[in-house]
Amino acid sequence: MNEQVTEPDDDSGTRREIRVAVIGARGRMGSEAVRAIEAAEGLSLVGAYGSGDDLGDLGGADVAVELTVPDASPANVAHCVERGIHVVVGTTGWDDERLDALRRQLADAPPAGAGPGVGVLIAPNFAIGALLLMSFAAKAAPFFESVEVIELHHPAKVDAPSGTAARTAAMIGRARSEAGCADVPDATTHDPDGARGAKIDGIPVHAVRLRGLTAHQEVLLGNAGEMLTLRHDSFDRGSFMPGVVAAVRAVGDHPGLTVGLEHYIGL
Ligand SMILES: NC(=O)C1=CN([C@@H]2O[C@H](COP(=O)(O)OP(=O)(O)OC[C@H]3O[C@@H](n4cnc5c(N)ncnc54)[C@H](OP(=O)(O)O)[C@@H]3O)[C@@H](O)[C@H]2O)C=CC1
Ligand SMILES: O=C(O)C1=N[C@H](C(=O)O)C[C@H](O)C1
Repeated sequence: MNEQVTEPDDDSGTRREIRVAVIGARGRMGSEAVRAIEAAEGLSLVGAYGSGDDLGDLGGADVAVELTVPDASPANVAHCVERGIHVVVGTTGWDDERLDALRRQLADAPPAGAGPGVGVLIAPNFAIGALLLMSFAAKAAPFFESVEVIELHHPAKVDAPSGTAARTAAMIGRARSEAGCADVPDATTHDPDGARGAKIDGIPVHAVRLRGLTAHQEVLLGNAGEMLTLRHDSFDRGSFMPGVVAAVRAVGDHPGLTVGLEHYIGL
């Protein structure tokens, strides 16, 4: 995750700093990202934007880090892509429809500078432990009859279920379908209040909002007579920053759309 990739500046082999702008810079994640980028070798912060700000050319940024709200994120990303600026997106709410629209835009986008094309990373979670949890869950899921996802977050979070939980359930659902697994067993016929949670690709997903929490997730896997629990805890938003910095360094080398930071780090 700490591999440094800076962009060649000229034929002499000199490497120049990657210019980075943060969109959503006054938020919980954005303010942490500003500090991480300022502290990172090879990166320089050239812009910090909040709601109501004109993004313009993002201060001449090579890469924008987008950490806002689901309703604002697609337009911010489209603005960057139009200008040939690579984007690292941590904001959640990117459903299939939004991803398809972005894919179409990227296919039509002109190459950024002399590079191969604009790169966009949609990263539902930047924490290495969360990426490993998702991977372990997908690997384990075909070996169990029952699988449920529980995400637990601070009560200021506006979206539910979390982007991480939605992606975890999708990865589990795909792994189970490829392995030919049956649906998870569930005799419920009466659930007027939705107590069995959301169903994402057939996997129940439950959301808890609790004062004192930051970002946490459990995957429960059950067979007759046994249970496997996978759990990840982000106690602090600092846990996301090595992933943000690694993504900023790598996004220019990954033209087109990538969903999931795991694809940049060989997971
Ligand atoms: N991928 C990951 O690992 C992680 C992702 N997240 C996700 O990141 C996103 C942000 O989370 P968090 O920082 O907690 O949220 P906050 O509510 O703290 O911050 C959101 C920020 O977005 C800004 N904003 C809203 N609309 C716009 C707009 N149109 N243009 C520019 N800025 C805008 C707000 O600006 P202002 O203050 O100026 O009004 C606010 O500061 C969420 O989707 C969350 O799920 C969170 C943690 C980790
Ligand atoms: O809003 C948050 O806090 C988080 N959002 C992301 C998500 O929805 O998955 C990542 C992490 O869970 C923290």
